[in-house]
Amino acid sequence: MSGAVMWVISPTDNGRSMVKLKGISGKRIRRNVSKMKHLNGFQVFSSMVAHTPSGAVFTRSEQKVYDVVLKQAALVREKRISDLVFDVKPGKAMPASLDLLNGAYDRCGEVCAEYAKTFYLGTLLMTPQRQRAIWAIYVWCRRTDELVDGPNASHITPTALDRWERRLNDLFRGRPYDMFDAALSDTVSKFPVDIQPFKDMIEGMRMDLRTSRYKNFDELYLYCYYVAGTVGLMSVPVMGIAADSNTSTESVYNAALALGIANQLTNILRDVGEDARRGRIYLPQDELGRAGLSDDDIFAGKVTEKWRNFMKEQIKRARMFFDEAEKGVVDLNPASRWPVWASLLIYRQILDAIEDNDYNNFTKRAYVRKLKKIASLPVAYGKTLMRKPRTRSI
Ligand SMILES: CC(C)=CCC/C(C)=C/CC/C(C)=C/CC/C(C)=C/[C@@H]1[C@@H](COP(=O)(O)OP(=O)(O)O)[C@]1(C)CC/C=C(\C)CC/C=C(\C)CCC=C(C)C
Ligand SMILES: [Mn+2]
Repeated sequence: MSGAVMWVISPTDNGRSMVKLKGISGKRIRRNVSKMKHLNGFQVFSSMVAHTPSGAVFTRSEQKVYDVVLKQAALVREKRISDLVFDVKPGKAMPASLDLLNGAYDRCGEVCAEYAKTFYLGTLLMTPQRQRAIWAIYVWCRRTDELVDGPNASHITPTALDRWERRLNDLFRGRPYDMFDAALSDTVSKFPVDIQPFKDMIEGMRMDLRTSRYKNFDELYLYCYYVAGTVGLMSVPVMGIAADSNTSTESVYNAALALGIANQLTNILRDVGEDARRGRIYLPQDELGRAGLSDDDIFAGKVTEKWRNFMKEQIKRARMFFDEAEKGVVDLNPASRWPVWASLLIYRQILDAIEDNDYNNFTKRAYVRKLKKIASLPVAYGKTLMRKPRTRSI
């Protein structure tokens, strides 16, 4: 189980449990643990380990996700000798199929432009190969999300998700079903993109079918990783890491993960009312309880002082994830930074909009005005130019 991190809880002579960490260096574990404490904000280290009746081994959400981060980082680490490594491998396609492939990528671009215009604009600065690869990933993510969020969502069963996963396996083996799959199949054959984050996103959709409540932040964190953190992990191998970045590959992945989590937490805070009307509450139940709030308060949708205070804490935590993400953008390939900065700046402003709505996320949808979005683009561009990659911190 190389690279894996496990909490091994073993009884000691004095009857207390000793926690051993297997798989990665103690130094890295300590850093990771302190980062988790920092990001969770609401949890303490002791709550991260628990005894199982057999006194056995288990992993917590962050550790589970961190395992994936380490695996993804290892996959591209050796390719980081220079920025050139992310250059596209020559295509094996024949001229006729090349036309079809180009058409498929063009369609991915159109879908992306239709659903996420500002983000699409941001991708235009990337090299043509990278931009179309990101579009192909975008379309696959959008289609996956539509399975549980789109017009046919009520017909989606775990079996349908299993079928979608088989299709994913096939496209990774070079056997695409349709032209969108063909574009992604081509992308994953040319960039060091791993199947795991894709599978995990499908797992997030399964979770959505299975549950409509999250006991605590740990459960919610795992969900956020599945549906959004995965996007960060899929994107980094395509966007590329700056040749002059001297930070570790896994810390770039951690930042990408943080951006996905931040976006999803923001999405959840924006959509509280809308989700409640579908019977869903994505907020951690234990934190609601501690704030003196219940599901009924959410269904009633009244903005009270208790609600405002609760929301302030939730917003604070989402901002911490955005701050964590910011640290990594600078390590991306310069041409890929703009769309990331743009999406970070724009999505983060949704949190400001919730505040401006006096925390009424029951009946008022927080959004960023078009003008503010447009104004964010040059700011994002300025940020791509201004900062130099930080130095190695390990
Ligand atoms: C440059 C860039 C931003 C690239 C990402 C492109 C990409 C592949 C996006 C896919 C997004 C998608 C369709 C995800 C499916 C699940 C989903 C819908 C998640 C929510 C997105 C917001 O969408 P929306 O507001 O439309 O949600 P509704 O379905 O309407 O409710 C999410 C909140 C998550 C999106 C997550 C990201 C964009 C993660 C971005 C992280 C990176 C690109 C890594 C950057 C790298 C560093 C080092 C910081
Ligand atoms: Mn959605």
